[in-house]
Amino acid sequence: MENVFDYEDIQLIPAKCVVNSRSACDPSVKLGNHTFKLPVVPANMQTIIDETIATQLAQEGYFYVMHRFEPETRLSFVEKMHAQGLIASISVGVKPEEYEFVQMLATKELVPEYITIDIAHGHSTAVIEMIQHIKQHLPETFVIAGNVGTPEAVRELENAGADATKVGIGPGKVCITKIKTGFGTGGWQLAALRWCAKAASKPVIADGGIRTHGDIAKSIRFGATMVMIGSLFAGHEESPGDTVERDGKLYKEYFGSASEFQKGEKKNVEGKKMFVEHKGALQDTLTEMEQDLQSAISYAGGTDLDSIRHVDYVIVKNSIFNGDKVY
Ligand SMILES: NC(=O)C1=CN([C@@H]2O[C@H](COP(=O)(O)OP(=O)(O)OC[C@H]3O[C@@H](n4cnc5c(N)ncnc54)[C@H](OP(=O)(O)O)[C@@H]3O)[C@@H](O)[C@H]2O)C=CC1
Ligand SMILES: Nc1nc2c(ncn2[C@@H]2O[C@H](COP(=O)(O)O)[C@@H](O)[C@H]2O)c(=O)[nH]1
Repeated sequence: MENVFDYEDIQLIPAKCVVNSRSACDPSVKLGNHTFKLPVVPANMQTIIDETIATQLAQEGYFYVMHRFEPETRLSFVEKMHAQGLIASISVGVKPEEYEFVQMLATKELVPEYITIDIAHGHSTAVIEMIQHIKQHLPETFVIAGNVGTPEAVRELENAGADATKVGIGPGKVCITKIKTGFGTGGWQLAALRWCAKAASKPVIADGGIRTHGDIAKSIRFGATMVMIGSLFAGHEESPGDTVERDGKLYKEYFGSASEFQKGEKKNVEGKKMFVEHKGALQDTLTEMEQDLQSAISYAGGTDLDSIRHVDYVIVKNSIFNGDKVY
């Protein structure tokens, strides 16, 4: 692999503007049979999304993926979303009970529009078999499979029937996989995304490592159809993590799905807990992301996300912040 870089190492190069207002730029994206307002989805983690947030996002036209950590609620969740005329987008694992769950959805004719197979090491027979199982019982469901970090993995999961793959092993803010195992795309997630996206024939979702809104545009440039984000969504009023006060300042809890806090035991721990600054309403962040992406599209010299895919870039090797803080 030549040219290894990450988000901080890249700057996109502006092209001639063709709009008179950033509001003329359209950051919407199609995934499967639906079009969403932004190419952004909050991570399917317990401190990032719950049923209330999922409903709010679906009602407002944003993509969402419900987490899989309260498995007994998933069936009624799909029913509730469909009763409101909203898309149902859920997560599954690969253990035997998950096979029964998929079968039960099919028996009850409850067909989620999206199912995400949410596993740390997605390049595995376990995931391939789960893709095939879902496709056999719920052929209309759009299947997102992950996580992976190589072109071989993308091809194998696509060949097994996945409609999209999710790229990112270990770049997450609360991830300790890279430290505990020595493996992953941490530190070179953007280059790994490019490597994987070149091999992909279906959409790729870049997952983890997004620290600024500009990183969303960079992900699009390097082949992502959408990005999954945890830490930037952890600090909102609505975020499900506990709120704590320290020295008069409010923080929200954010923990990894493979952390001791999620698992309830110290076994195969590959995630940690942290506290992020409280930052107001979720909708404010979504609106700011939309404006920043509209601006990015204008710098790309186009009117939609596709224009970002073709811009030139330079590798500046960690120098873009020049010692400055992000905000
Ligand atoms: N994107 C990322 O970088 C990472 C994300 N995570 C998140 O943490 C959560 C838990 O993930 P995960 O542990 O996969 O889910 P589960 O705990 O549900 O494990 C799924 C199954 O895969 C097995 N398994 C897990 N890891 C491996 C591995 N490296 N090799 C072989 N088998 C494995 C497990 O068995 P057993 O436990 O006995 O090995 C279990 O049978 C998920 O939400 C995942 O997205 C976790 C780590 C990295
Ligand atoms: N290695 C681990 N990765 C995890 C864990 N829980 C979640 N994740 C991944 O992180 C992203 C979010 O990343 P962020 O940089 O935006 O905060 C999430 O979507 C998962 O793929 C974990 O315990 N260990």
